Parts: sequence; C-alpha cells; structure tokens
Amino acid sequence: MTANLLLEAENVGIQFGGLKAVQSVNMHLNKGELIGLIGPNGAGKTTTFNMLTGVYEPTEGIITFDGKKINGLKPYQVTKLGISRTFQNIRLFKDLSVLDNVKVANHNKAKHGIFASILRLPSHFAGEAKMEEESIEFLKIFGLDIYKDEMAKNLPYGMQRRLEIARALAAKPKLLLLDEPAAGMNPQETHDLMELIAFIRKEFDLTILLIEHDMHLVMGVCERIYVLDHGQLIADGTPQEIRSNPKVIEAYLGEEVVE
Ligand SMILES: Nc1ncnc2c1ncn2[C@@H]1O[C@H](COP(=O)(O)OP(=O)(O)OP(=O)(O)O)[C@@H](O)[C@H]1O
Repeated sequence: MTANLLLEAENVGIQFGGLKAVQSVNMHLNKGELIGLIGPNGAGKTTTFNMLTGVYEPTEGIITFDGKKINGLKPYQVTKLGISRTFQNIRLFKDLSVLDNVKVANHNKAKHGIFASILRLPSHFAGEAKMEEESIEFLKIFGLDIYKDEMAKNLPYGMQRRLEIARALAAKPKLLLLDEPAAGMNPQETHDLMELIAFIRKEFDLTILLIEHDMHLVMGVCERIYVLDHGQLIADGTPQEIRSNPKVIEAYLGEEVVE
C-alpha cells in the first residue's frame, strides 16, 4: 500500500437475490483527490456508496480504508473511522434548526464525555460552547449562518443541499462522499456549489468522491473519473480521457459531448 492511498476497493460487488447490482469493482482514492463516479441510471453508483459506508455489506471483494478492512462494519463505525456522506434524497432533521442539524453531526466528535453532560460539569458547558462556535463556522463557509435559527425544512432547496454537505463535514471526515450534490439546483447554484466543493477540499484537506449527472460539474472539478455501467466499471481516467472514451460515449455521454 502506498502512503498516499486512502481507500481501496478490490473486486468489490454485491448481489441482491439473482441481481448482480455491482460486480468486481476496483477503485482507489488517494489522499486529497477529488474523484467523480458517473454512469447511467441504475448503473450501481449509489449501491457502491452504500457498500463504502457500511449500509450494505459486499458479497464479494475487500474494501480498505486508511489501512483497515471495513467490510461488514456498521455505518456508524465507518463514520467514526472518517467517512461521511450525503444522500441523493436530502436527509435532514427537517424540524430542527439549521444550527442544530450541524451540531448533531458535530456531537459525534465531542471531546467532553457523556458523564460530564449528564452531571452538567463545567467541561460540558465549555464543550457545548466550543461545538456551537465550530458549527457556526461551518455554516458561515456554506453561507448558511444567516439561517441558523430557521427550521431546516424552511430553507430553499439549494440551501438544504448545502446544509447536507455542511452536516457531513461537521463529522470531520477524511473522506466525503457526495451523492448527486447538484441534483435539482439551477445553473447558478450548481456553479457556486462547484466552487464550494473545490474550496472545502483544500480547506479541510479532504478526499472527495462524488456521484453526479451534471457533466459540467464533474468535468469541471474532478481530477479523475470512474464510469459504471450495468454494475461494472467500464472506464477510469482524467475528464479529458473520459470525454473521448468510445465506451463511455456509447453507454452514457452520447455523441453530442464529443467536440
Ligand atoms: N436493496 C436493494 N435490493 C434490490 N435491488 C437493489 C437494491 N439496491 C439497489 N438495487 C438495484 O441495484 C441496481 C443499481 O442501483 P443504484 O441505485 O445503485 O443505481 P445508480 O447508479 O445509483 O442509479 P441512479 O443514477 O438512478 O441513482 C438497480 O438495478 C437497483 O434496482
């Protein structure tokens, strides 16, 4: 294993009944990379995320994260090791405030223990104050601090998507998985999101894997791209290589993308 390797999937796959949803996927993410995962509907992208995050246990292959095998771990254990994600369908605590949504995620990393909290020891209050301060800092980065007391469900759609990312980031991951972060956003929101993703990668020393159908976004921010089709990887390479790969054009991009 090279020192730079953060995640490796070796021949990973999963079968649901008779359906091989994902087969023999080999993938590696180096520290600090921003990688895209693309492919047609039903190709197995979200299923791959679900295997990387412990939602599904692969029926074949090995997933190694930061030198540890993570197959079979529960999602909360994977989060603890340093993988956070967002979902295709926004999953926020809709009736909690914007700030509380981030605080809940930040809580995973709280330094003060449960006894300090129950007994209301000074370390509990100091810990809470620090967490609130940190959570507000996260909100500022995402331009959400002005909405901090608003219930999450009242945010405009694009802002809810940003809040999901802020929340995933508050768990202080090493690897962030974004499932269609630009879905439903208008072109301006998508453009701003692109800049934000590039910014947080640098600022937080993150590795990011993102699923996205918006090719402008994927080609604009990713260094490398993996392409799935019918559960199998059909290509990986730089945006330039992917754009001109005949297999990818046939399966997914369509002729019009080739310039
Ligand atoms: N829990 C499950 N049980 C049975 N089949 C499943 C399950 N989860 C996913 N699948 C199947 O696995 C295949 C891959 O689905 P997946 O959602 O991963 O595709 P996707 O590439 O993320 O598609 P989209 O771009 O539409 O989100 C599909 O045929 C889907 O029906």
